[in-house]
Amino acid sequence: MGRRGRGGNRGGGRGGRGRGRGSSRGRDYRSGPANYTELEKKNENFENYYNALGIVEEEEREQFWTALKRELPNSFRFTGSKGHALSVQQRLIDRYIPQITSVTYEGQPVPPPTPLEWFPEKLAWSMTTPKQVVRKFPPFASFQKFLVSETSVGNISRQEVVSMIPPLLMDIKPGMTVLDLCAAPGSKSAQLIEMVHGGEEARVRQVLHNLNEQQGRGMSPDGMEIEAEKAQAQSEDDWSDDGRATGLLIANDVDYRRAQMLVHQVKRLNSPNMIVTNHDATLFPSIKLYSEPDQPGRYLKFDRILADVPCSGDGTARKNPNIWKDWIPGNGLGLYATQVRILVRALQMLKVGGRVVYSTCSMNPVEDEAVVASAIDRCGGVSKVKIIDCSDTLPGLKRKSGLSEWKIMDKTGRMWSSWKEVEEAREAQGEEGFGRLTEGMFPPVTESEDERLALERCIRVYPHLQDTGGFFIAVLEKQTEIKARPESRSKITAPKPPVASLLDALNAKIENPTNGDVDRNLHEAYENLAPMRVDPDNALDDSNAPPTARQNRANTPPATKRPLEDDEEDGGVSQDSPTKRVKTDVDDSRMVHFPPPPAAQLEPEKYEDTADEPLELDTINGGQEPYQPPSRPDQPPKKRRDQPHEEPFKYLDPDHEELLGIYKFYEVSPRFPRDRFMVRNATGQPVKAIYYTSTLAREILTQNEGKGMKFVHCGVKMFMKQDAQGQDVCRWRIQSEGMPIIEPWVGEGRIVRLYKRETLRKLLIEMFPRVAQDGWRDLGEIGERVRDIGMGCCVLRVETSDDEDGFKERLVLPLWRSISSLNLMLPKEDRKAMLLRLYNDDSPLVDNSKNRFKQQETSRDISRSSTAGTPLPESGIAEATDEPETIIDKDGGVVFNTAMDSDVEETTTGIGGKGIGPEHKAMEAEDRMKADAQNKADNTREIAPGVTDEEDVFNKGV
Ligand SMILES: C[S@@+](CC[C@H](N)C(=O)[O-])C[C@H]1O[C@@H](n2cnc3c(N)ncnc32)[C@H](O)[C@@H]1O
Repeated sequence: MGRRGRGGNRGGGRGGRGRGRGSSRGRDYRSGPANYTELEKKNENFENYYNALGIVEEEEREQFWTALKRELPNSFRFTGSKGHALSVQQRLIDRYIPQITSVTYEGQPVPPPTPLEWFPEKLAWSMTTPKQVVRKFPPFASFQKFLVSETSVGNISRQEVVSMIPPLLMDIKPGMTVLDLCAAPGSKSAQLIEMVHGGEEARVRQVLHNLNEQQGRGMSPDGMEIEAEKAQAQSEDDWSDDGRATGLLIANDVDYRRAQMLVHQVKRLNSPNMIVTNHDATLFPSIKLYSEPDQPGRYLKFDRILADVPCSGDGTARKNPNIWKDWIPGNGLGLYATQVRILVRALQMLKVGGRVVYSTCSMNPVEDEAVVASAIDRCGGVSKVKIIDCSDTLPGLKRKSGLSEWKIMDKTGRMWSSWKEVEEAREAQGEEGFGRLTEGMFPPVTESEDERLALERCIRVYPHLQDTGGFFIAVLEKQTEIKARPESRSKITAPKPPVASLLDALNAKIENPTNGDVDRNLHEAYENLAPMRVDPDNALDDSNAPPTARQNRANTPPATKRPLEDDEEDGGVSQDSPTKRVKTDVDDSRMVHFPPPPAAQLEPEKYEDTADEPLELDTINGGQEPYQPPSRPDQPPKKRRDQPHEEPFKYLDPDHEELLGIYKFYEVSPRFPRDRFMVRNATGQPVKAIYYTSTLAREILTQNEGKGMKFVHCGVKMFMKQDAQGQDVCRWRIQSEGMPIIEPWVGEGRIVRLYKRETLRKLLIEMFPRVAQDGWRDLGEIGERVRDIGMGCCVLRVETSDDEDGFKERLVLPLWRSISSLNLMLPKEDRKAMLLRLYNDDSPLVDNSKNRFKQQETSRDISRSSTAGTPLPESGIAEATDEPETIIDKDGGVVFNTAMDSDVEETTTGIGGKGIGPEHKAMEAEDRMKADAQNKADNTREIAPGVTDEEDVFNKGV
């Protein structure tokens, strides 16, 4: 409804009117901020090229260009497990949509966000009201608060609408192995990992329910919910690991800094089934799997691969107005060869029957259909790889067919219809000036119907169809094993000119090193040697590229790599071969991936790192990184400032005493696997954090350790070392990230159940409510239980019920019981977001421990035994400040210093509440000051050079 209203405002006349200018009647809000609209949106070559191509019919042309010049709507997606995402979405529908619908801005009704009809469960939304209006206009204040708080805790993800399409076409099923080759900054990876975990929650609960029934125990989890979830759980097919997801996502990016951004994004998803790597996708190494000693090596193949490749990005002109200024035909031409290489590599690593989804945000057929056609051609044609018809998928998504015919504009703006035309011109004029045009860029000429590629099955999304950016997607299916033809025998690179011309140019350079013409000739001669090398110009020549393209291809490794075709022809050089190249292809028949060998589960000792020989890194990074010897258990690797350093991933012995202690304290079911815990330090000992990964992730990390794979991230932080008082208190608390994974398997001895909304509300607002003395009485239904439960970390289960004061959605939260108080171990942001979502309450938080701490400071003569009765100020509670989150519980003698939870562990610096005497108080005060300073530093630490972690609102405190 709102969309139609808006549409009426759109016809003509926008583009010049900024905010505050002209009449408000009939204006489109998105004429928006001056800095956007005032950039001139004109580029003759850009417009001429796509008009000449006829990418849209004549009658739609104006709408197409008008839409491309208009500011892009904002869009977002509800994330997480389906049940959770739906419940957060319901808040939007029930509370905020009615509010927004009643708002008028400059006399016009404000169009509310609308769901995308074609998105599953309608969990994605789009809104045309500009961000700055939502941010600043008072009637939007509470909606804005909702968006900010849910985004900060990861329940909402801002993502461009078209960018949501590729993962939806991948048809990911439980248990699949998925690779995202060009993944940073990670919005599609986030979608993919949700799919890898599809149905997991319901399955695990079903398994537990069955177990409990078998053992004649009470219903936990709730029988009511189980019934509701049964149908969903049964339709899924991944029960092999007690319902836990067994699939895997490897998210990769060539640019280390961007790979770190990717880690930052995906870490929030708390998936043990994900690995982040840092490789050039054109040479993505084959990943070794476990094989019996006398058996041939086994390598991972993928069920699904996303190749969301670097591209010139002209489909993003609505949010990157510089495209209008910077668009030149060479942008697309320069990326074509790299794009083909990435797609061919993807097809090589795919299982037979598997899918590669290839996508770009460019509308240029050279980067789209030509790449698809060239890659299929190199892999042996349509009998090997076919384009899938997805016209029935995502009904409601408006789209256009892929192009079967197109022309190419060269860097001078001249149009070419066919390769023949280029060859004729080259014959007439000589080699000069045709460096970038190659045969593969032109529409394929097929001789028979059997060879037809059906390029029309590719999907083109244009801005005017549903008010989005421009996008291209092709879904490819591998029919049989393939042996990709060497690039030198394909149509991808330009014909090879005489090597002599390069020698001449080199000699001229020696004689005349500073002459610009000589440089240009040398460059041209070098460029024309393209078939012999990985083309650095395509990857690295950013001089003419628009910012999006530059960003896209940042850090693509240089040309000093081996030619790709070596491995493709001979089946690859093994990681174990004397030359120690990272293997990029192997005999297809040896490629399996799942299930992991039973031995992997039963004999974890076989997973010890055995490879500590030197590795010739130059074969994987073009010699850019200096050689670094692999780590030895007794010798932590030296950190170097000028290069990425990753701590090793070391799995713990399942019978490690710390693990045994944890299992005992939390009464963890023996069915919960004990061989998937790892630490990130060279000693392999649990010092500060213990991470959990899936079995397949473990297999990959261990089998490829020291073999040249660049792993950047894996694992969910499950337990954190915690100073605590009391002999029997486990020093490892459950970290909130790991809670959903382990919680179902924790024994009753460490569980506190909560049913009433008011009880939780109190726990969310108040930090450290008192339990000792009679304090427990104020805690209502959970009072007696928390009074009696032993000190340390426990699990708060918020159960559902039909009561008026009951919960409709189940929640599980970590809780800490100290000597005399209690605390939910949640970051403040999470508390605030939950208060807002569950209670529409934005009350300030109150920190009773700070209040008590102040009381103690001013009453030094009050003895330990009497502190329990220390009166609160008149209000009874002290308001929490926004100070850093190191919290000292005076009564419990426990310090949660989670702001120091860096991802990679060092030696622990836990600051403990050591006692109660005056000296200890002084020490604690000093500790607190130190920790505050440390927190300040940590809160803005760089997660990669130039990327600060300020946005990471997670793990900053409990
Ligand atoms: C279009 S962006 C990917 C966007 C991402 N899929 C998302 O949804 O957030 C392209 C990415 O490819 C990366 N890239 C460029 N060349 C690459 C290569 N040769 N191998 C792997 N990644 C590459 C860039 O660093 C960039 O992050």
